[in-house]
Amino acid sequence: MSAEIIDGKAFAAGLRSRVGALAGAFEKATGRKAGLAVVLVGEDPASQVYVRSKGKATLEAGMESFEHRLPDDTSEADLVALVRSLNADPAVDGILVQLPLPKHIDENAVIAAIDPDKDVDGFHPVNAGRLATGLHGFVPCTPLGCIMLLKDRLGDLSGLDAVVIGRSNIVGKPMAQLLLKESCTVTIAHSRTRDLADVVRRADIVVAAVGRPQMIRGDWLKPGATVIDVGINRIMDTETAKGRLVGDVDFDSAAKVAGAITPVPGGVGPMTIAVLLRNTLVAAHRLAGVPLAKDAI
Ligand SMILES: Nc1nc2c(c(=O)[nH]1)N[C@@H](CN(C=O)c1ccc(C(=O)N[C@@H](CCC(=O)O)C(=O)O)cc1)CN2
Repeated sequence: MSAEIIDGKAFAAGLRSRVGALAGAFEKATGRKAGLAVVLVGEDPASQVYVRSKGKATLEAGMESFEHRLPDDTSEADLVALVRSLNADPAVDGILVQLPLPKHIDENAVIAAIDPDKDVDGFHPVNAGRLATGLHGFVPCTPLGCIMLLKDRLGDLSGLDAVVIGRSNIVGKPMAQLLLKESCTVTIAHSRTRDLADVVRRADIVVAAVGRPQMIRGDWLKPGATVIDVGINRIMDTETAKGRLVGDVDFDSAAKVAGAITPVPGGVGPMTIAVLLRNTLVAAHRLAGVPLAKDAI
């Protein structure tokens, strides 16, 4: 068997263009553009790339981009003060603080300072609580992107067995909540799970978000399973002696057994930024009191 490759890059491009069209309609209706503020502290090279991509994608979608780059030694108090000023800024609909933050800053304190109604990352505890209790709120971009890819491929997910490997607040936990909302039977596995291969083998849907390169192998999978690989790990290729990106799934062996699989790169990654634009547009509509059709995006 050879798995279908789930093209996240193409799906994300479609979503971005739908958001762009709706952002134009928002501007016509309100006389202003939806706005996203992105805050970067320090000079982590990967974070710099992601922040640049977010700014570019925001402008391409016809929204306003506000970028705040702060030095590595910025204090937590100064960062929180910036977040509070963005909370109060009517031109800003969405606020995102790029993670990870330098070690001397408490990420939870910074996230807690963001107005939950501008928290387009969906990381604020209020939004986590809304997701857990079925209320409207913002859902973290990567898991929401995974659900979009799954529903596009499988349609109704109801009754399927899903295993999420990883229990982070940013991916694993919200991913499990979203699968539960779709009426899947959900197992959250993690580094202490016993007989992980046996747990994974029961699953119709496997979401790998464990942060260990190529850990999940083809012989762990149920034949025909749909595999969503959230991992982005840079490894050294021994043959070419060059760095390359791999997921948490061993793609070559998994693709022989799975029914469908996301590649790395080009799978889940591009969905993160597309969903961020979607969440920003939703935030803008809510803050402006302009209704957006339920399934518009
Ligand atoms: N505040 C946040 N911080 C971080 C988030 C987040 O959602 N909010 N997620 C990640 C980083 N991230 C966005 O911020 C992100 C990661 C990966 C990609 C992506 O498109 N990856 C490509 C490969 C890119 C490459 O070549 O390096 C892919 O998988 O195809 C986009 C965004 C941590 N921080």
